[in-house]
Amino acid sequence: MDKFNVEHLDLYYGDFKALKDINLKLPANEITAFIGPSGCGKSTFLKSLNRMNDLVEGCKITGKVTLDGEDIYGSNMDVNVLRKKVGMVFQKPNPFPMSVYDNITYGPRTHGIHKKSQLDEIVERSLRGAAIWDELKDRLNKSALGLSGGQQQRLCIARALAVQPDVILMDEPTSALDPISTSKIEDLVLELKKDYTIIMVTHNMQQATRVSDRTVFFLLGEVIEDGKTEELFSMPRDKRTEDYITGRFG
Ligand SMILES: Nc1ncnc2c1ncn2[C@@H]1O[C@H](COP(=O)(O)OP(=O)(O)OP(=O)(O)O)[C@@H](O)[C@H]1O
Repeated sequence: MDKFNVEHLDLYYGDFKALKDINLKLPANEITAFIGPSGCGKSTFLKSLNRMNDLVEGCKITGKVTLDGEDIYGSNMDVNVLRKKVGMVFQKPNPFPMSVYDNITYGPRTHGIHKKSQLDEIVERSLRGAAIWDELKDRLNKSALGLSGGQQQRLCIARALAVQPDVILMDEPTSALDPISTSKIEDLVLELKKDYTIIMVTHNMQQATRVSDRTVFFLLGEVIEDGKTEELFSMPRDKRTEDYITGRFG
């Protein structure tokens, strides 16, 4: 089943057309990787899936994006509900300057959960979900800013899990991390696939081959090729994909 269906999506920043006629189906409970040279529109596309681009002045969108069949740009869509369903993890770990516990409970409290026992349960479930409970269970009241970069990123993943999303968007989630932390996040992403749909931008093509089921290659705001990761990397259909993955340009 497809989680997202994107049809004829165009996105403008003022007069600049950053996304051009994007047509994609993103399957549920799979990991889709987005690759492509810097500035080709990967992050812009990711942010069009939870309407983060609404926050950018002068940004205009045409076309249709549905999530579970519902038009996310339709007049009935509640953006807060959408962003609860479609969580996001950024390139640079960005814990809030507060305790581990408060980071995780921030979202649930915003959504009206205030009972201590419920919040405690969410904290444990989310930290376990992000494979960091054992490391942090005795540090719940310590500042999140004192954690290592890798721990901070897993905390940010736990924070995204705390509001029980369906989809997790990840924008280069390991590019600021060392190889050991990167490998832990990759293992975690593979584990999360059982319960979530994951859409991940990565500059690291080995990472795309290690974790993703499907890969989409973007160039200059367009989708050039989209397919099973194994096939796209072993038998690219488009010469531009082949040039990119073999390092001949980009
Ligand atoms: N807020 C904005 N206002 C105007 N132009 C923007 C804005 N955000 C991005 N752009 C432009 O849109 C294009 C796509 O940018 P985007 O960040 O989506 O690319 P990307 O493929 O994610 O790049 P990178 O891999 O370097 O992160 C670029 O030309 C960029 O300069």
